[in-house]
Amino acid sequence: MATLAPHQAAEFQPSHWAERLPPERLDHIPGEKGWPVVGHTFNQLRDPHAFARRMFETYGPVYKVRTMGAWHVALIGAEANELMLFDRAKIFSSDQGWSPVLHRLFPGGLMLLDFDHHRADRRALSIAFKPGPMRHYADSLNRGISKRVREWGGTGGPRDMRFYPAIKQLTLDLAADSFIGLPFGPEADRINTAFVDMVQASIAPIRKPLPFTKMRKGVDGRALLVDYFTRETLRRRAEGAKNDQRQDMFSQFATAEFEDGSLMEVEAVVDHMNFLMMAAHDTITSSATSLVYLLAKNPRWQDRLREELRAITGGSGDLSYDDLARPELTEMAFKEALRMIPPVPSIPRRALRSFEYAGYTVPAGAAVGINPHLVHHMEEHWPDPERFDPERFTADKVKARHKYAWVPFGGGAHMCLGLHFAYMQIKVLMAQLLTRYRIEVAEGYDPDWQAWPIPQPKDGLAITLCPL
Ligand code: HEM
Repeated sequence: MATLAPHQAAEFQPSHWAERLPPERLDHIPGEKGWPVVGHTFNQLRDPHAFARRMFETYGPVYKVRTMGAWHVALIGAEANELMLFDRAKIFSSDQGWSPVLHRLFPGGLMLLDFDHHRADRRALSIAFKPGPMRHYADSLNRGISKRVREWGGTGGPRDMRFYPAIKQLTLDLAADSFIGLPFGPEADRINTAFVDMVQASIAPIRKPLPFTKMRKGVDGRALLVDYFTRETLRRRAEGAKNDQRQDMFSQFATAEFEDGSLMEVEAVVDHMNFLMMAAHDTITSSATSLVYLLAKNPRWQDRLREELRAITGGSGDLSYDDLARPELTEMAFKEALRMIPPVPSIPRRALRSFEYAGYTVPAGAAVGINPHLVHHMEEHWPDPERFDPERFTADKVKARHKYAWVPFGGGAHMCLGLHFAYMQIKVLMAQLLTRYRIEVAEGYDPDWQAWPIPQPKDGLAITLCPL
């Protein structure tokens, strides 16, 4: 069990993510340095899951590795997930964990705030996920998804398609509608392009905005979005009193209030909006793709979900807000897809104070991280872990398992703010898809997945939609 280590006067006290812990402070932690300069960066990028498993099997639940120019300490296990995510003793900074990747393009987002500041902003933003606005998003999701899903099927017989790019585009279009209140059209396209450029830049290997690089495009995309959201925040605030009909997420954010009734700074609204779109987009795209893939590979389960969704929607495929809790098998299947292929396979933090875990004292200043993907595949929690089995998520089985053995949405103070939105979009999508088509993949099809930072099938996922 983890405990806080006794305070040491000479602890390294990081106040900014760019300050480095002297490497000798980690001398007592087992692990590998890798190649000169690059460390294990390329080995880890080539196959992050195999790499993590080998390190865990070689060194145990606490190991260090040098990647991306710095030492990182991995904490493996359901207990480590609980320690870091629940963070009872406020040891871990999310800001200093995520900033190396996200600070340039997504500064000020919730994951880049800590403790009191984070709590106040998160509370204000939660207004956008209350039943009123959620009901509005449900309508817009049903509208947008049913139209596009019909188009995917065409007019004739079976239709081959690449699912990943199609759901990515649909998710972007839906976000413009429910997140910003923009109808499909040229303005939504302009915003979407700028946004996609930002997301691609956030994981680009060249981190400086040099001409013609992805980072340059991303920085330009950010400038466009900052300008747009700033103007729109002011406009929607001015309209607020007259027009309380606007239920899109951005209008909710623009008029969100702190506990004392004050409004957020305009810059903060803009940063939160940019960040939220990023947090929502590739995660939903990735998990919708893995669920479709797993259902195509497991037709018996696909039939069970279809039956359930037909009964609930009366065969129409429209899943109303009031019926969202009813498709229990669909929810279990989604949870199983999130277990097998979690969209956020690893989660970083920085230790602000030293702590103990599994017999090691990890010093203040260490860059630490948990590995949901590895824990989601541990035999001790998940017998036969490579088998798709939604029955793992019956109420009894969930109760019998370690609460932090399944953490696709994280946990504790930074737990995914949009998880109910994600469940909603996936259930509406499944209702529209499965009541219209049988989803098939070729015999023996086993696509290669890019595992990191957010999983996606390299070939876009080749499926066939067969009209029912
Ligand atoms: C299947 C889909 C999704 C998955 C797997 C997912 C996963 C996660 C995870 C693991 C975190 C926590 C990261 C950490 O602790 O460092 C997180 C945070 C967050 N997510 Fe999601 N997410 C999904 C969809 C969404 C959607 C649809 C939205 C918005 C509508 C959203 C908004 C956020 C926000 C704002 C945070 C930051 C919360 C905070 O720091 O307080 N996510 N998400």
